Amino acid sequence: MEFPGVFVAFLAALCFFLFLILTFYWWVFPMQTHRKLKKCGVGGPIPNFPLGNIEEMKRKSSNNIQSSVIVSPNNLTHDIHSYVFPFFSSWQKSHGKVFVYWLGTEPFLYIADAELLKKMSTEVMAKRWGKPSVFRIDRDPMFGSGLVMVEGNDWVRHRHIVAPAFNPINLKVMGNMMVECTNKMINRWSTQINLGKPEIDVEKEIITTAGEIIARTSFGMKDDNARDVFDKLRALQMTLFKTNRYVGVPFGKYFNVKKTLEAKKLGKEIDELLMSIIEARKNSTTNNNQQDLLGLLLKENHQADGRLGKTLTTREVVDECKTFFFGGHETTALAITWTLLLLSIHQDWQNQLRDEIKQVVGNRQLDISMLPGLKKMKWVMNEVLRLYPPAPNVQRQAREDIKVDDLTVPNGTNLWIDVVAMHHDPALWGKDVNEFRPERFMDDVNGGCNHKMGYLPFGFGGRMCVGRNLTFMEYKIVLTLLLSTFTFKLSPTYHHSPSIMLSLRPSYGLPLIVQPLSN
Ligand code: HEM
Repeated sequence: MEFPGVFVAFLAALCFFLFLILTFYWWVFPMQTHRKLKKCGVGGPIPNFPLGNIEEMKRKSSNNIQSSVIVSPNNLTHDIHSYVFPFFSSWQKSHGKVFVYWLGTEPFLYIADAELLKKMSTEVMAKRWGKPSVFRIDRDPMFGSGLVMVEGNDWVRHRHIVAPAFNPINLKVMGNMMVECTNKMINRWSTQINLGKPEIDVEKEIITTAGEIIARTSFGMKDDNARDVFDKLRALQMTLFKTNRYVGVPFGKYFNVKKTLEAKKLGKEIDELLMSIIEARKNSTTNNNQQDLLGLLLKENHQADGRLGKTLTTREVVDECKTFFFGGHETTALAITWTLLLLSIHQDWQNQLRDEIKQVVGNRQLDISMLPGLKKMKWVMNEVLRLYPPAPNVQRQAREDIKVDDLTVPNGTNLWIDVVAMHHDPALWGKDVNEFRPERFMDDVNGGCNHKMGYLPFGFGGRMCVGRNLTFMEYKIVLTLLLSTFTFKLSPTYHHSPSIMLSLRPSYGLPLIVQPLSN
């Protein structure tokens, strides 16, 4: 069969036109942004099409993995930036604390400069910040249009309805759920110790417990549907983040079609399950006042309807539930995990916290009203979040040109704020920056950092973490119960190798030798 010449010419023109559009979209426009930043004096490594700087990042990371920081407890280092982000650390040496690097065809403005961040944050209101489109698309099965990803007026509407659910008075009722889940874990550990196996992978255990806590505090874990959601959400996270990623590379997700389809399928199943839980809750006459986050969210949603005429759709409530789960359980679990690592090395602090618990709680049953009295525990938490921030970076996308002194950040620029770098910067913290010294937070919420934007474990500005009160409460409850029951020592099998899998975690878990306190 022969095609008429006109048809072939039309097809060729169409292909050429498509090629032009893609070239502009993938390279010419992003390059324009890069050039504008370069004109303002911002340097950076040279990118290649279509991978940007990804190959170099992978190469630098694999060099590091080969020379993993496997050290004994006595000389374990907290100077982790060059280990977890070897590429950023190396580019900082050549290009300073602000430069451009590329994920595929997407340029990112890297920032580890607290002053620049402060100036930008003064220029831009929370609702005028965007989130990098590449991440919104990539993480859609996890967060959908939940609070982490929404922008503009939609963000204002979501935040208005979600935030009240996290106020300390509302959270109080969740304390008992946290105590129950932690006691379940404690019983498990006691059984294991009685069987003569005192070495416990504390990271794995705490992530499971924090997952149970968030599933229960988010959407009531006791029914089987919710348990199913919890298992699927965890599987989705593993599918998305345990594989090699080519985020920002055109068609990057098709490099691993199997995983992409798996994530899509899991995302759909989770949505359907959550949708049915929410509908059942809405229609139930007995469950409407259930005091979990879903109950509070539905209540706020209902009230907002009267006050402002602004509510969340069921679809949006589904996305918020997923956001609570992903945003809430692993970050908190890692804060507790890294704390147990540091307390197992610093026995003096382990004892100091135990003494404080004795003073504040004594032999009484732990009650939420006692938590504010655990002041040293708060310093320890702040110091752990400084040295090992579970959320190691914060991301934004400019939705307008942002002018700061001589620098113009063009509309559409992605920003990557390197929290680990700033938390380990001696220029901000002084010579003892890599030492564990909780007392630096004794009289100063900023821990003696010489710039208020140098300490960002929960982000900054109006988009700061909405769940931090829940974390403070869970952290103190879990740690109080654990320290009142056990002592912790680092196992000789521990390998210190912090790594990034969305959050900052110990690559090989955290094996600790756990003993009952009375021994
Ligand atoms: C140690 C625990 C936690 C850490 C380190 C952490 C860290 C962060 C960070 C860095 C951000 C980004 C802020 C920004 O863009 O400026 C964030 C946002 C957020 N977090 Fe957390 N988080 C924690 C716990 C939680 C919990 C328990 C929840 C909920 C159950 C939660 C829900 C969220 C949500 C919904 C946002 C988006 C807020 C917005 O954009 O308006 N987080 N968190």
